[in-house]
Amino acid sequence: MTIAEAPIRMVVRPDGPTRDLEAAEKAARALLSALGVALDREGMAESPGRMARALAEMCTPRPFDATTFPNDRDYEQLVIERRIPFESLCEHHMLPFTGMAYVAYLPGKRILGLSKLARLVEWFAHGPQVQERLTQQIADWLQENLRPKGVGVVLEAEHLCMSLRGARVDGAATLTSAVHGLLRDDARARQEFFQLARVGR
Ligand SMILES: Nc1nc2c(ncn2[C@@H]2O[C@H](COP(=O)(O)OP(=O)(O)OP(=O)(O)O)[C@@H](O)[C@H]2O)c(=O)[nH]1
Ligand SMILES: [Zn+2]
Repeated sequence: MTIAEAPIRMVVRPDGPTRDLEAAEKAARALLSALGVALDREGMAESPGRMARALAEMCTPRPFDATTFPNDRDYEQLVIERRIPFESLCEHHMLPFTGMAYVAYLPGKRILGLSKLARLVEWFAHGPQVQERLTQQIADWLQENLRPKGVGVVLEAEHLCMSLRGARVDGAATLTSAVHGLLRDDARARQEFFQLARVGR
């Protein structure tokens, strides 16, 4: 059964390994010690546990019901949710990348509860990611499950692994996009999407 027929309940990420917070805390302690960070101050005694729980939180998406409704008046223009804030973890350095998502679809038989676009972004953002894959996963999920006439997704993000260290390009923005259906094949629909999305403004 697809979302086009009924709301579905999304459950934990199928490829996610089981997590072991005790082992994670031990490993965080070992990592900090190996880096020469002294943990014998009162303020840091509990830090390995906090570090483990914080990372676990950032790797655990919240399940949600992707509620849909019939498109009973045949609404046939774009639905766009602009400037959805998101946080993810760059899978190369495990440092955050954060930014804004712009998600749009051209409705078919059903429309999606608006908040679900934001929840969908959060769902795929949680856990180690690269921005390109994250962008495509959001677009692919909508196309495959909602079966709209088109989908457009743009992500604009700053990668801390590029701004706080390494290349040190503070403020540089990475933009990625994914389009499906009419937003891929029809130049006017695509242009309208990018015009209405007003990325960066
Ligand atoms: N394509 C892509 N690359 C990313 C993303 N996040 C981080 N990276 C890049 O992953 C690359 C990893 O390169 P490496 O040379 O193995 O790592 P590094 O020595 O830490 O590289 P520097 O960051 O240049 O110091 C870097 O160029 C990062 O900027 C992402 O979402 N997509
Ligand atoms: Zn990185």
